[in-house]
Amino acid sequence: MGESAPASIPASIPLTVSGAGSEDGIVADEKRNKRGAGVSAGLDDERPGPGAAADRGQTALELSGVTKHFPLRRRVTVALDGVDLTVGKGEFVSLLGPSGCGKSTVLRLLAGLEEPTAGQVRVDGRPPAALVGEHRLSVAFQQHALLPWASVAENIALPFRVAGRPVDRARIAELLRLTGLTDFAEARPRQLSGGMCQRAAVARALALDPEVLLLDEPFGSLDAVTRRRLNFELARIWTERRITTLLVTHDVAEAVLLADRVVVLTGRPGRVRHVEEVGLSRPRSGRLTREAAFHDIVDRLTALLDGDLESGAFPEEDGDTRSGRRLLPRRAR
Ligand SMILES: Nc1ncnc2c1ncn2[C@@H]1O[C@H](COP(=O)(O)OP(=O)(O)OP(=O)(O)O)[C@@H](O)[C@H]1O
Repeated sequence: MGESAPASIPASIPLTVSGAGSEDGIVADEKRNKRGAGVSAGLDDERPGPGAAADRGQTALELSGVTKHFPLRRRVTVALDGVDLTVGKGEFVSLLGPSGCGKSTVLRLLAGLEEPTAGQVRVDGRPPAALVGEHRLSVAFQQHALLPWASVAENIALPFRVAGRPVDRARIAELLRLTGLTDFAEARPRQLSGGMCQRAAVARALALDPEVLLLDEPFGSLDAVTRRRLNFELARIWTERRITTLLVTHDVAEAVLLADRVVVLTGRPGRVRHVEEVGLSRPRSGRLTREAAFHDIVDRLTALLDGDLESGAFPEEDGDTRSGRRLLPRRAR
């Protein structure tokens, strides 16, 4: 897995917004999202077993009419504008979009690290902080943030200590096995490769068996070959555990390889532009990535993102950064 700094590790996050791959589908998605794309609550511990379809009837994550403004001196950046998203229980959803479109902001809202300016964010029908406080939701960022002085096993055990729980050594051993790190349990992070650190960070995020896993570019710093290998490992782990997972990535192939659905945001301010139902069989393997069906989806999504770039929707040049006085909500002025 990626070198991510797990706050804790969430399970899987399905975004219950559906859509076709055509332009019409895109419009339909936007309309559907305007109406609110059914997210229902209910993260109990009955996860789908390996090979089972995700239970889209039960909503794990929900963004409803979410707008997020970031005040910056006298201006405001509109990061998200009226985003409606639902993620079903036991689903794996990837989030794609141009740089700066608000992908990480979506993830941070779901992790309770940011508050929406308007709209509602719910995890299991409650504010995200509730699940975070119960150690049922984990986040892994691009930087793994392993403790340099602690062994791999102790790093993976950290969430138990933070939660004030006795360390479950059998669970640590299971996670070491799951991530292929058994032989390196006593090694320090400096003695590991980048990919091994990423895997250790993911193992740590999974330590408390979270119900929701939020991954922000966990493999972003790795070379292509290592990244691809870790993608397959993540796919295998996910198939075994079926944690509701939301993955933020820039890599279209990675997004498709791992997800049940891929959600594409518009350039800033981010709105849901398109939802791609991946529909490829699991387990996902290297062979799958050589099949035409896989490439069709990757090509379609890549074209969608290229279109954003070509049409100037890439929003780094101030297009959505407006006068703070005009846009800031009254309470923020
Ligand atoms: N804490 C913050 N303060 C001010 N602006 C912020 C803050 N966090 C995010 N932003 C702005 O919100 C917008 C969306 O940022 P975000 O990191 O969510 O985008 P992203 O899609 O994840 O980008 P990238 O793909 O480049 O990582 C950006 O314009 C960013 O500058």
